[in-house]
Amino acid sequence: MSATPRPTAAAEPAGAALPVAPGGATARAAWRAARAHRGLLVTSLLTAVVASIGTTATPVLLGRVVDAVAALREDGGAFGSTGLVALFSAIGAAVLVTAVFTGLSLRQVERLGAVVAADLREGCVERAVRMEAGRFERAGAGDVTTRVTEDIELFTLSVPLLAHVVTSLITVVVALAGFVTLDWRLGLAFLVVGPVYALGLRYYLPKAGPLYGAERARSSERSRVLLESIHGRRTVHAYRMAPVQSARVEETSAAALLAGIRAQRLAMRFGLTMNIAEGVGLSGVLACGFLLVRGDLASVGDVTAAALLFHRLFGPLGMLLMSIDQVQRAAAALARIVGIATLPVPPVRAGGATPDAVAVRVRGLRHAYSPGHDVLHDVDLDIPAGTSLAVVGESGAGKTTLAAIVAGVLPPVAGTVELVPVAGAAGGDGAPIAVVGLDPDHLRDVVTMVSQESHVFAGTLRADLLLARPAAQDAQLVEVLERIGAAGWVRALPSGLDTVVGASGHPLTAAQEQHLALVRVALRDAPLVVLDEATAEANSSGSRELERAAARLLRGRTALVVAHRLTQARACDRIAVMHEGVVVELGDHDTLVTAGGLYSRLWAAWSADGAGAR
Ligand SMILES: Nc1ncnc2c1ncn2[C@@H]1O[C@H](COP(=O)(O)OP(=O)(O)OP(=O)(O)O)[C@@H](O)[C@H]1O
Repeated sequence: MSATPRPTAAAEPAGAALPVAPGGATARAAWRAARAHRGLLVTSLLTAVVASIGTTATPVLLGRVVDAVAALREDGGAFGSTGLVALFSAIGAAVLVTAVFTGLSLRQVERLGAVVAADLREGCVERAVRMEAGRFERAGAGDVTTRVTEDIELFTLSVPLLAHVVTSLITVVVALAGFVTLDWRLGLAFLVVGPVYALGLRYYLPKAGPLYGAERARSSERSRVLLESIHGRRTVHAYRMAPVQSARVEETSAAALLAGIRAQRLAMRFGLTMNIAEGVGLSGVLACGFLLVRGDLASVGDVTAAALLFHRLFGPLGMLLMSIDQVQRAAAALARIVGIATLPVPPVRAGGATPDAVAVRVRGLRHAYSPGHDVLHDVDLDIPAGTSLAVVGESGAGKTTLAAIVAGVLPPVAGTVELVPVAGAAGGDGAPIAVVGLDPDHLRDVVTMVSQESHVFAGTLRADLLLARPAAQDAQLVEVLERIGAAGWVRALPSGLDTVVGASGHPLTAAQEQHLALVRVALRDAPLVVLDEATAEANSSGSRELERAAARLLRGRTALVVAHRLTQARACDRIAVMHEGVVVELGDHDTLVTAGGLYSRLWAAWSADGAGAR
């Protein structure tokens, strides 16, 4: 695969290919995920309702105490001390119920939130991993990475807050009902806060969504540019793009920071509106209460209860309104997660058993990354079972595209790729296997692809190799390491197979990482192997070592090899020469060199360039 930037891909706006779910779809996805845990959902709601009833009952009962004390003074205690004891007992019970059920409901709602977040996270990561390669490239790794890391983290961290929001919402609804049971006019007085809140929300909400959306988008953009700079560091150095790239990082970071400050400033202004609303609301309730008591329409106890209830509501109301911004942020993150989690899964055909040996039959293959710009034109190819075919050609000729389609990771615009089992081969039912649209699990059994960018996962070297064949014993690992020529340097590692490699582990050279990728292919032992410049990422001695490893791996195996290094092409049974999406020459090395066509010119240039030394 080329390290040069792809013009078409770069011209597309980042993230264009990945959808963000609309509000309704996001809410439905969250609700579906919650409903999947019905028991937890029901207990969460029930405990929250009981806790809210307890919260509302306490001020109402305290109002009754005020009335009882007033009556004690006025009519000499008709209500009696027994009544007071009963009231205080009821208050005690209400306080206890509130305390116990608030704790319970928060725990239940948080647990529900955590499992819902986990389900959505798994759905998102699974879909991201299985995403069609072309879509992934168009979207840019940065956008996908931000969604499966930052967005998921933001949403997961918001779960405790969301639990408080849900319980606060239930408390507000139950408390409003409590107001109405006291005196509907007190309920109305309370509602004077409505216009103040409404004005505040009217100012805040239309600005908040776009501001938080912009904040997420800027942060996504910053990740994209950072990732691009890190992954494309060789290109950046080669083209002396460091100052340009640094300026882009600076620019996107500044834009992300500015978007964050704007969002915070808005939240502070909104907080001020809330304080005003609380003052206005309490004054409204007390003024209305004063008039009602003076007109003998309500008792002092009712007004006290209403004022206390309103005071009780400050907390949940404030929590609801102040967290609108964070809820919006969580919702924006969730919309992006759901956007990936609900990506349509391309239909797959279930695969059968895996044959031991296959030939490859490619017919009428066409591909275009953008409509009307074909990069492969009706390619026909055959790779007989147990032989290797090298694909060579100038940069942009279509080699990687062909390899990706044959490996089943890129669906073509037209044409077929079939794996034809060898007559009498063990495994399989003898029927050709069409690669395009094959179930990914079965695809992994029949084709293994290695590109230039191989990855070593964090963990022991043994664990890294076992990814390819989980049941393999050490003896088998060592046998394959010997066969592929990696046993020497693996033995020389500080703890051999137990050496921890990958991020923050024992550093491996680029050639060693590629070597391990080839060992994993051998362990996987799929009937078809596709190598896309899998030996290119190394210095010259490393490349020779890798070429020898690849030659050992490919012996007797059906393989398609994209080769920049023509010595590797020479080692293959046949060579297909590509030019502008067409196979223009096909044959073995000697035939093509003597034919005097494009390959012979490429070979001459390669040889003149000191190929012998490489
Ligand atoms: N993801 C993509 N989006 C748009 N165009 C692409 C994409 N990948 C490749 N192309 C274009 O398709 C054509 C074939 O590219 P491809 O990578 O298959 O060629 P190649 O022969 O492997 O080149 P190289 O040796 O440089 O890797 C080129 O014009 C390239 O710019």
